[in-house]
Amino acid sequence: MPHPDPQPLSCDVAIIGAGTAGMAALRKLKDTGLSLRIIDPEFRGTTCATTGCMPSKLLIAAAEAAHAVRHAAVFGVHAAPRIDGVAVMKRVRDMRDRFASGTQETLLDLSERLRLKSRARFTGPTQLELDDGRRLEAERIIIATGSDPMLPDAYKPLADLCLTNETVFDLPDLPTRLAVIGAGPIGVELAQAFARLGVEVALFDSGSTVAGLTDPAVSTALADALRDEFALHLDTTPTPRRVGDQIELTWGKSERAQFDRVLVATGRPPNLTALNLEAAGLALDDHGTPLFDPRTMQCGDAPIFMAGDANAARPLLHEAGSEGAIAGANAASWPDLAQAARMVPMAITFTRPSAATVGEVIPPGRADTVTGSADYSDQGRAKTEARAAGLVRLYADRQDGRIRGASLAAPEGEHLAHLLAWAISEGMTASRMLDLPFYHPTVEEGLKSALREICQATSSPITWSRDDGAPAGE
Ligand SMILES: Cc1cc2nc3c(=O)[nH]c(=O)nc-3n(C[C@H](O)[C@H](O)[C@H](O)COP(=O)(O)OP(=O)(O)OC[C@H]3O[C@@H](n4cnc5c(N)ncnc54)[C@H](O)[C@@H]3O)c2cc1C
Ligand SMILES: NC(=O)c1ccc[n+]([C@@H]2O[C@H](COP(=O)([O-])OP(=O)(O)OC[C@H]3O[C@@H](n4cnc5c(N)ncnc54)[C@H](O)[C@@H]3O)[C@@H](O)[C@H]2O)c1
Repeated sequence: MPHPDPQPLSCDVAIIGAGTAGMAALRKLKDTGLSLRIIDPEFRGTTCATTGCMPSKLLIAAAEAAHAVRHAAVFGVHAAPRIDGVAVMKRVRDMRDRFASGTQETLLDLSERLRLKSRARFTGPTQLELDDGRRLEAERIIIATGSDPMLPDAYKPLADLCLTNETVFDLPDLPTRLAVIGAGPIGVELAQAFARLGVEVALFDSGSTVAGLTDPAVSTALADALRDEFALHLDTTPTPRRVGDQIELTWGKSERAQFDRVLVATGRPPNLTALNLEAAGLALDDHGTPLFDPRTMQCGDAPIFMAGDANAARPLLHEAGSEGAIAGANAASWPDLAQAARMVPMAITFTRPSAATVGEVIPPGRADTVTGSADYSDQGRAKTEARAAGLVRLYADRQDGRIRGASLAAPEGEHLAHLLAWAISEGMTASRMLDLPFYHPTVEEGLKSALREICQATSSPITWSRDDGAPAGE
């Protein structure tokens, strides 16, 4: 319905999207004296808290409890889990709502003048139109509209039987049979969690790797571990059709199966279509995403900045926060811009074993790189806990053994990833890392074999006072 006031609103900086990136931008801007507006159609809290990181980790936590009970017999402890699906989903929602209410309260604390509850679209480089007809003239604009799940065409006519991350956590009970399409981070995390909670799961991906791992050996190590728990079909694009209130998938030569629901996790493209970016006059890439400078977050030389999933570069929570801060600080100082030193890239998938990529993932055969490997299917501490599986690959500079990146699927992989990201940030060589203390017996000391391999390949010294033998079960 058109708004009664035809007079355009105006401000110094408009932020489109009140998620993690938009709110981080607002924090940088709020004490600058600039007039601000933040626009969002819902102000429902961040994706992370409502339908992303937190509910998925809550489901994974329930799954781990079930898994621990089911596998206790290996330690001589006998028990069988009785899984109350209604209670599992209720805890996910109750805790999710508590996390979400924290982010909602921050939004409610914003003054009425600051908040514009509406969807924004560009009508000019610095002009926005809101979906209630109001117009807003802003000297500088930050786009922080996030990303949305997409349904491939084949699933659109079956949308009522499909789930995405927006709906899956609202299931009142666990399904009996669930197909998951897409083995990226969302697909593998949720497929394993549902399988551990007793759901019959089949996971399909048209590609050949899992969890976004581009190192084939590491992806295979994770895929092998996942296959122990549920059916995983790579290089497979099934064809769906409705059969009563079920979805039937067919694939391969003549394989078929019916499922109660299909969880579609085939990617989350940036949420840009409603923005009418053509009117902003920005240069766009082949996917229609504005070209931007990742060190300033500025789009071309326009007074427009982009942060978070909206720019599709690093669609992760800590990066959305950091990009929002960079965009906010630079929108404040525009036209003077500061170049931010970006963090070492790190992406973790919370499967068990957990998967991660850190820094540069360097394909095999590059003359300037050496690779060191650590086999976690034979790692001491992991074996004591009956969870030995996985592989770590470290990529290092051939000249001096400086660690440049890592791919891994390993127990406690999320912690190993942090250790490696910090070492890479500090410019450490394999030799330097081996000079630092590794406690015994830990999952961390498993990295030593990969580091020694790099030292050997680069003729780097291991400090004379360090023992280069491996203790039992390293
Ligand atoms: C299931 C799942 C699990 C995840 N797990 C993890 C994890 O474990 N770790 C991790 O690092 N990352 C994880 N992520 C990714 C992480 O959630 C996102 O990277 C992060 O939430 C992105 O924040 P954002 O600010 O860019 O977007 P959002 O928080 O989505 O905010 C975008 C905002 O823009 C608003 N908006 C959209 N269009 C318009 C418009 N035209 N006008 C006005 N407002 C608009 C929306 O309403 C929304 O409030 C996960 C994601 C999912 C889906
Ligand atoms: N732990 C985490 O940090 C975490 C967890 C979940 C999500 N996320 C973020 O959310 C983003 C989106 O995750 P996602 O897993 O939905 O997307 P994704 O793009 O990472 O993975 C999608 C997968 O679906 C496959 N695919 C695409 N179309 C298909 C089709 N028609 N049939 C079968 N397979 C198909 C692709 O090959 C790919 O492996 C990620 O990039 C990540 O940044 C992060």
